[in-house]
Amino acid sequence: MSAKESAIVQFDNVGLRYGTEREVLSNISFTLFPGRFYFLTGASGAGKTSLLKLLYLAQRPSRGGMRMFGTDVITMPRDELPGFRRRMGVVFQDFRLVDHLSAFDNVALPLRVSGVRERDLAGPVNDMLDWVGLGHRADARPATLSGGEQQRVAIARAVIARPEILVADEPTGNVDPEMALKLIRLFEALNRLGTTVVVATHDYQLIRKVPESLIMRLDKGTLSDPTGALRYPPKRAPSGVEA
Ligand SMILES: Nc1ncnc2c1ncn2[C@@H]1O[C@H](COP(=O)(O)OP(=O)(O)OP(=O)(O)O)[C@@H](O)[C@H]1O
Repeated sequence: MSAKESAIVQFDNVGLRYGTEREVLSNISFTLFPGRFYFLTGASGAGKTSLLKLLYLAQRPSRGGMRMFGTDVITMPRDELPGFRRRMGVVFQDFRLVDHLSAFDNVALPLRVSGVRERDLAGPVNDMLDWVGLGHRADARPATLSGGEQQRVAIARAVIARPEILVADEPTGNVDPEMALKLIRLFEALNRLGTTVVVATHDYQLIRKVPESLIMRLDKGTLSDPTGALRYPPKRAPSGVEA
């Protein structure tokens, strides 16, 4: 099998500009391989959120090619987008929980969308809420939860359906270091089950907790490759890398 065939995501010379501004991402080329754990890092404003928006298909690039799950997503008909999104779990920087639904119902959403029967929901949803330390807040609406609690509901919702790829934008930005480590362990557990994980963060303490991770670094809209993440076959991160 060639590298191209086994890739889960492939960006080829992608550029992004908002409106008529200069490009915020330039010449972005990379390949993500199934089952790997990637960190996307870089200074504030470097373009991490913009790159993730391209990845979870919320934003079209201004130029370049993108393939996901073996399909050209630039030329793909728009009505195929929802099917693609169901194969991804996304933790948004601003959480995007559904205001009028409880924590339980927010977490249950991806399972309901994929047709899981009501009687089969409660077990996995409650287990997941317990894992993120929110079993006692299952009935709470997002507005009554703290920022860190909302973030944990958002993470539980993103991982519950075991997506093929998990894309998380600063998923530990609002929690204490102990909870941050727990959440990264949750991502690792999902990764061991086969999910490709992409986490944007500037927290190097966190990156060091996942020694087998691969690092992509954005610097003013262009990518560099401190751990060989962008080469094939990808190399294991040398320990103590400060990208
Ligand atoms: N909707 C938008 N319209 C215009 N410019 C934007 C928009 N979103 C982001 N930008 C610009 O794109 C650049 C990259 O922003 P982005 O949010 O992708 O960076 P980031 O690395 O995620 O930053 P942070 O770590 O602070 O979240 C910045 O200069 C930002 O001002």
